[in-house]
Amino acid sequence: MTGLLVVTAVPAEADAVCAGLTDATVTVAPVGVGPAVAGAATARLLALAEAAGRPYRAVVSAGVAGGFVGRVEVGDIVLGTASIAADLGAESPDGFIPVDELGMPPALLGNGSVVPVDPRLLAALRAALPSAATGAVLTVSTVTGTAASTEELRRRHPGAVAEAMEGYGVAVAAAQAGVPFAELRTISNPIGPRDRDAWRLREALTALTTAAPALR
Ligand SMILES: O=C(O)c1cccc(C(=O)CC[C@H]2O[C@@H](n3cnc4c(=O)[nH]cnc43)[C@H](O)[C@@H]2O)c1
Repeated sequence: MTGLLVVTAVPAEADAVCAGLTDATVTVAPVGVGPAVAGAATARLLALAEAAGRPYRAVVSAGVAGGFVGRVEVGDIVLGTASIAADLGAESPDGFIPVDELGMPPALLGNGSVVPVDPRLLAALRAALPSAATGAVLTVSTVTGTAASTEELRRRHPGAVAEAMEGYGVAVAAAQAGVPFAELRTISNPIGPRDRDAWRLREALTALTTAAPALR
């Protein structure tokens, strides 16, 4: 059994995690942006380790994220309680319908749109990061960038604290491999009308380094 696998979207996030790690058995891999590429890459890394006889004992999706204003602040550390595919479903004149409510046979839904994190892994991370905010982390393929879509997500997900683009894909890969999963994010920007100049990447990457010793 090898250690923990931490997957990030971009190399800058992986570097920030590595800068704070205290456990040499942790592997950090930047796997790309979005749930599809992150899920596929994570599945491959898990399968390769399993085939080599050194399976990972857990997977953490880590990186920066947008935060819901009033629920978290820029620079905060967030521990996900679940990863939710917030845009997986169908639009209708009456609003968005999650994939779980489209009437598909359950066998075709896989994990559905909500994948809870592993409770023991979350408890260990919470113990190591007692000041971290906790709540659901949404996974989106399109960064939210209007007031209307922000309000819609807030309404549909009152328990969500952040949105990012990989967690759900990584969670599905972990679930299908039977490996515990968690999501660790630091807030780089408020979710809302697009303003790239308001992103505080340096602050969020520093917070990622601060949080990294919890990954052990
Ligand atoms: O340009 C850089 O130096 C740089 C350094 C670190 C990260 C980046 C990114 O572009 C990160 C993309 C990554 O961030 C997540 N993210 C952050 N904010 C949001 C958001 O408001 N909505 C959705 N996703 C967000 C996401 O997981 C991206 O993959 C650049």
